[in-house]
Amino acid sequence: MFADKDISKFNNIETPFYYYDTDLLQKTLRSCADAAKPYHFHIHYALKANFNSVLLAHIKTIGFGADCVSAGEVRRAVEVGFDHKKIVFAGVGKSDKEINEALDLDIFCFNVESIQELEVLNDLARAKGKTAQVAIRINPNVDAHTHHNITTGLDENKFGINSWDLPECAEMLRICSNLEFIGIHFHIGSQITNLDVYKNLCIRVNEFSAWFEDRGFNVKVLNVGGGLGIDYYNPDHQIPDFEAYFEIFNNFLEVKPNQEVHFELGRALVGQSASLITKALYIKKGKKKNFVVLDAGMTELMRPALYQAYHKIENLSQSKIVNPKSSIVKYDIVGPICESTDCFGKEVEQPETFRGDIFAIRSTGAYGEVMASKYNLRDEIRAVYSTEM
Ligand SMILES: Cc1ncc(COP(=O)(O)O)c(C=O)c1O
Ligand SMILES: N[C@@H](CCCC[NH3+])C(=O)O
Repeated sequence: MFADKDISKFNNIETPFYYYDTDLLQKTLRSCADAAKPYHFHIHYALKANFNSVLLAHIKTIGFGADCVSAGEVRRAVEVGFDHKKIVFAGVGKSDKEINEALDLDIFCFNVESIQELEVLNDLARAKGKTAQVAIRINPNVDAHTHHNITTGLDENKFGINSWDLPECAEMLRICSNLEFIGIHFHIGSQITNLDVYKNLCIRVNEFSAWFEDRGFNVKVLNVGGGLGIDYYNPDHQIPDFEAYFEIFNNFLEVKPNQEVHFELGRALVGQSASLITKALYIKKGKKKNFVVLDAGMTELMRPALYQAYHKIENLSQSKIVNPKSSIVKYDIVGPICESTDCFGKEVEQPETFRGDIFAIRSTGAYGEVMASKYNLRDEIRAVYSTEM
């Protein structure tokens, strides 16, 4: 929900841009940290959701670690000031160059996703005279009940080591003298809203932890990944229920006194704290359809084109509060890009719209700015922060 003063300020800023509400970000981070504290859970922020340095500075200050998926993200986390001993590095395709860079930065842990990667990491660590700490990313075959494009923990997904390969993995760990096994890692998918899914994950984590312990491995870290979803339909219901989320892990994970539980949350921490602010360029009235053509498109926010993802769209200039007399029209809300999938919503009910109206595409703090592209040689998308306005 935007105040009238925000809307009049938006009118004076060149669109499109991502608008970050840093107060809301702080509240969300604090809520997560407070909910995790009683259980001594460790939180790593998943940079892939948004690596904007201003956001990262807030996240680092709260004391979270960083979950990275490229050397670029590891570097960014270190530059912003995350403690290198709180950085984890996952990814099915870490290149030798990336592994070497992370070894040089002495990160906390490599989440290893294949047996071959164990061998490569061991060789590269040996060449540097180092020992790398590793957690084995296991594919637990747990259905996350989310969009199939963002499910990661099923047998058909490319992520992690499958359960039937664990005996070979254990053998490799014994051979690799420049690796120190510290635990097991999971991540079953993103935008998970059915929390029961996490009970199933906990059961699998308990089984795999026992499997390694039975074979003489000391499982110090249980990393259960991230994936907690946000309510895209109610962007003003802004802070996810971190208490309910952590309570499930507290109730269903069997944690031994020497074990630590780690999380890698992305979307839930940053998703609601941004909106893409964009302007209506043209209104096209057709026989079958009415179109609003915005000055932002799939190049600025890719999620609707990529996953048919829903984002609430609000015409701030004609909202009921601003103009209580406006009539409701159904529009396809599209961008300027030369692709038919460049559409933010079809048949969306909006107040009658005029050229120059300011729109907010809500809940775009996660996987928004960072997934922007230069396709059509578009200008780089800018960011504006509530504290600057
Ligand atoms: C390994 C890993 N950890 C953490 C995350 C963060 O996910 P989310 O933003 O859904 O919390 C992802 C992305 O899905 C991931 O691939
Ligand atoms: N990029 C996705 C989520 C993928 C998470 C990374 N494994 C989204 O926009 O929802």
